[in-house]
Amino acid sequence: MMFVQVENLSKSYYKDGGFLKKEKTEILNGIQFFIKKGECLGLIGESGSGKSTLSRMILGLEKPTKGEVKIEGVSVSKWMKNNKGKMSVVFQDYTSSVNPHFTIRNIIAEPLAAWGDSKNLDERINVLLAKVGLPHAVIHKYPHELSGGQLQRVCIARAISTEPEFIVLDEAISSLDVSVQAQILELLRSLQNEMNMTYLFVAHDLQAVANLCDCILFLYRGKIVDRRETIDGYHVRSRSFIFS
Ligand SMILES: Nc1ncnc2c1ncn2[C@@H]1O[C@H](COP(=O)(O)OP(=O)(O)OP(=O)(O)O)[C@@H](O)[C@H]1O
Repeated sequence: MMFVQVENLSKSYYKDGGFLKKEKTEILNGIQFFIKKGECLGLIGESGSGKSTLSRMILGLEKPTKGEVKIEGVSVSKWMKNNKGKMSVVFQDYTSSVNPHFTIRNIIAEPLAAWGDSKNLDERINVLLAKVGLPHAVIHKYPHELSGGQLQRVCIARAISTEPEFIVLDEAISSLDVSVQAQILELLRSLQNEMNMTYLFVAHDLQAVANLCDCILFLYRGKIVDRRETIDGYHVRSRSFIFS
C-alpha cells in the first residue's frame, strides 16, 4: 500500500532581480515518488540540491508551488490533523533541536505533554530511554552534559514517544562520528522493525543510507535523477535513469 505519495511537486522562490524584475529560482521541479508502509526510503543529494526543502514540504511545514504530498490518500495537513503525533522528525542539529534549559526527562516528555498525554509519564520515559539504549541516570541531566550520540538518542526517544507511523530523518546522523553513526543506524533499524515505522532518511552520503534503506532516490538540482533498490545494503538495480 502507498503510504506517502509525492505528486509532481515543484517549488520556486522569487527574488528581486533588480529594476522591476523578479527572478524566479526553481528549487524543486516535478518531484514524484512514493513510500510504502514500513519502508525506509533514502533521499540523497549534494548540498543545495533541495533535500531540506523537500522534507519540509513532506512534513507540511512549507507549501509547494505546484503538486501535492499525500499520506494515506489525503493531504499532509489533513492527515496530521487526524493522526496527531503520528509523524515525527529528527534533525541533524541535535544541539539546537533541544531546549538547553530542559532536563532530558522534559525534552522527551515534550511531545507527549503537547498532546496532553501524560499518563504514566515517568514509566513511559524509562521505557523510551531503554529503547534508545540510554541509562536511566540521564533523566535529570541537561543537554550539555551528554555526548552528541547520546543527545541524538534523546532526540530519537522524543521522536518515537508518540509512537509515530512515519519519521523523517533529516541528516540525522551526519554530524556524528563514524562509529557513533553506525550505532545510531543500528538503533534506527531495530526500532523500525519493532515499531513498524516508515522512514524517510535524508542524507548527502550514500554510505549511511544504503545500509538502512530499501530504496534510494538521488536528487540533483531539484530533480530526481535516479532510483535504486537495495537488498541488504547493496544496490541491485537502477531504475529510470533520467539525467537531464
Ligand atoms: N526560503 C528560501 N528562499 C529562497 N531560496 C531558498 C529558500 N529555502 C531554500 N532556498 C534555496 O534552495 C536551495 C536548496 O536548499 P535546501 O536547503 O533544500 O538544500 P539541501 O539539499 O537541503 O542542502 P543542504 O544539505 O546544504 O541543507 C538552496 O540553493 C537554497 O539557497
